[in-house]
Amino acid sequence: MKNITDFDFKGKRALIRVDFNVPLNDKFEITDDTRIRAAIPTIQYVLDNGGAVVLMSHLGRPKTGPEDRFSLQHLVPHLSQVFDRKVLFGDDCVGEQAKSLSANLKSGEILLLENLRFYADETKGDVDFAKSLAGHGDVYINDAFGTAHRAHASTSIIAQFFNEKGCGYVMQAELENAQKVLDKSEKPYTAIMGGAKISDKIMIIEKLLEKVDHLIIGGGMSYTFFKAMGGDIGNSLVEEDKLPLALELIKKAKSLGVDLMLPIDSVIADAFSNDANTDICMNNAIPSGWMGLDIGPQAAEVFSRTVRDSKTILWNGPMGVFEMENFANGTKAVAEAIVEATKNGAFSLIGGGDSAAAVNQLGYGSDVSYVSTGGGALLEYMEGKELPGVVALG
Ligand SMILES: Nc1ncnc2c1ncn2[C@@H]1O[C@H](COP(=O)(O)OP(=O)(O)O)[C@@H](O)[C@H]1O
Ligand SMILES: O=C(OP(=O)(O)O)[C@H](O)COP(=O)(O)O
Repeated sequence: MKNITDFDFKGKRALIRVDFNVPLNDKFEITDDTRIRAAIPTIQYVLDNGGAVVLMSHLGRPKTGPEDRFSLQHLVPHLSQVFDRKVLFGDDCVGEQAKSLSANLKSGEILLLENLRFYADETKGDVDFAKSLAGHGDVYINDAFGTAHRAHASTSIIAQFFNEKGCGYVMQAELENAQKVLDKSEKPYTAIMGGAKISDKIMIIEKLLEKVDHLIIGGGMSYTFFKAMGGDIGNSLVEEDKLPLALELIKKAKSLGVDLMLPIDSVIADAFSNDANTDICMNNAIPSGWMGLDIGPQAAEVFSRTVRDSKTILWNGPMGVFEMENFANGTKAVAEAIVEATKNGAFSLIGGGDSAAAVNQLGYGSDVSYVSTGGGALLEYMEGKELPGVVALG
């Protein structure tokens, strides 16, 4: 696979697929710009080497065409500031106005196209749509690692229309760091899984069991396991259809000799709010009307001890609703243990939008080995799956 330094951008337009799927607040301000900052070196390289840049991305999961809250226009002021120049905006990624802007783009200029997912053809991987997009550039660069597990028009199908195609710095660094863990995971190897996307992640647990020594399961996904074992979980997050799979995973861990660790206790609340009444409770006996929103102090202690003694650490998914101060302690404790282990020589890889946000919010972004811009993409890669966005560049 070629990378960005293999091309001469002088007088050419680089069409760069980035993952600018960033969180916005209700005023459409960016609350975490990690993915934008990550893409700077790739964009800057093209500009410094005499090229023009056309950026394309998705934002969120719009279902029915254009919607203001998913418009990439909201990112233009921030991008203009970051690159210290006016960033042009194509208000329809395949419309006449966008085509005219990209056709007349001069060296040193940046054009951002509107959300690709305003067209269902993007996620369908439509060939004609991909061909229209391809018209915006002379060289195709994919730097959207976070979306590389999707076989979409802009991430994979489009590549066939270019002789010159390759990856950007983000994609390259992500693959190298993930590969480090795949190739040489020094033991003890601990994977920590949490968060809320249970069905997205429960499948990877099975794969991870074949590689890790300890598998810590916290956050929203842990309650599915307790319920599967017959515990009372009150109103905690659960995916009923995954109960048999949870039991199977517990059995598989046992047979492989993997230490599958579930939180002993939880911080429970009587409402999904930072102002709710709270209590500490054993995890198999959560009263009805209450829900587990963070791992409890005992669990935090046990998990931290295991993490501190590990040499390879993979973390995806917070231990609780860390966005609310009263339920952030578990995530904080685990993050601190990861930082300590890293200081003692462990390799720590953190993935997932919310996990990365938690680490950055705590100020630990540079105290871990690598913070990935991908969640699902990283997990699929760690599972051993080929990523369509990478395959297309081959
Ligand atoms: N016990 C819990 N109950 C409900 N939501 C939870 C719980 N623990 C964590 N969460 C939520 O999970 C979300 C992150 O989940 P997820 O998207 O799976 O992680 P990531 O983005 O790191 O892959 C956070 O918004 C967090 O508030
Ligand atoms: O945020 C993303 O993935 P993530 O939630 O797994 O980190 C990517 O932008 C992919 O988005 P998608 O899961 O809507 O295809």
